[in-house]
Amino acid sequence: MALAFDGVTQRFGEVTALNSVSLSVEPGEIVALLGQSGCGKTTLLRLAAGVERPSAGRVLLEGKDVSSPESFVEPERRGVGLVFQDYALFPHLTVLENVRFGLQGRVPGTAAEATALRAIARVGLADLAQSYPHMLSGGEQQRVALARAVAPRPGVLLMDEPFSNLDRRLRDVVRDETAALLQETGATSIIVTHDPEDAMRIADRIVLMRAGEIVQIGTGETLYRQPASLFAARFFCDFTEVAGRVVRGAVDTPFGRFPARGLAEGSEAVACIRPHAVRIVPKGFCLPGRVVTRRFLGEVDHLLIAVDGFDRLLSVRASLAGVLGEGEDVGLDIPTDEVLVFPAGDT
Ligand SMILES: Nc1ncnc2c1ncn2[C@@H]1O[C@H](COP(=O)(O)OP(=O)(O)OP(=O)(O)O)[C@@H](O)[C@H]1O
Repeated sequence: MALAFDGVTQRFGEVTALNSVSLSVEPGEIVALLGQSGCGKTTLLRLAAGVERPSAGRVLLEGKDVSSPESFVEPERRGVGLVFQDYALFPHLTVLENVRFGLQGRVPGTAAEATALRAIARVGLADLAQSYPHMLSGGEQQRVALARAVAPRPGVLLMDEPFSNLDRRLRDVVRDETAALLQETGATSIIVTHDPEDAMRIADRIVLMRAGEIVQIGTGETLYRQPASLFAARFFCDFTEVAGRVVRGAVDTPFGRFPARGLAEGSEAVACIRPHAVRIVPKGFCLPGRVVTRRFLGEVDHLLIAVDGFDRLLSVRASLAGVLGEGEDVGLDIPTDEVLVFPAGDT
């Protein structure tokens, strides 16, 4: 493995930022650390970079112990590239000088210039090599930060919320470009993000964290389709949660009965109905509902639907080409295999 954390714990006074975290990242793999603010993502990244020393446990790079209480390799000797949320470009240096800076002490003078220019061209900024950071847009600054980090060809690239300062449209473009560049360079990469879409679009594997611990590790598809808990499920989808009791292996709800595998008979459970899993059918078929609000979102409509016996509204996304109006009666078809069921309180 390229990078591994072995039982890493990190305490800051009373706060346990990481609690015995173990994780192996394979060479060339892109891993996203995903979780809410304060769950320990950045601390894990800082331990890999060597700007923090663990309270307990080991960090291994290429199988070598670089950060245990007994041995420590300084950040600049780890061969690790860093990209920060605020890009951390030197304002008084040009784009070329910023990227060259990352090569100092690794590549001799003339070769450094050529290497830096190649990295700048690779991120599409050849024309801006002599510009200063304040003359660049946010997206361009992010590309410079990326070029600076990859130019020395680090074995491991660590990125902390690299897209969070970009607006949505630019974010999509820069994220896809970054994914392509990471694939091309083959660098083992760890990306910290709180955005599940970022994680799903860029990472081979996602590590979902909570309160200093790993909740689940898997591909985006696994985490989305087979979340280990209600907490994990909520992270990836804004579904309608419906409480009910388990009776003969299924949870009974106003929307129907949904299989509750492995849950105790008579226990309280939560069924999670994904907005796009619900099919709208003509009234008189399936479960009756009434459209309370309808918002046009472009490719799909977002509907809130009232259903007898449910005191909130069911959230549905469907492409209806404007045929449905508010107040209209409809039928609802909810395929049981699209509904996730968890024990109540499994958060
Ligand atoms: N140097 C420090 N001193 C004291 N507490 C710290 C320090 N660094 C982090 N913490 C605490 O450790 C916990 C984890 O912080 P960390 O920055 O790793 O979380 P995060 O998931 O990256 O959050 P964010 O997305 O907000 O950056 C938090 O409770 C934080 O307040």
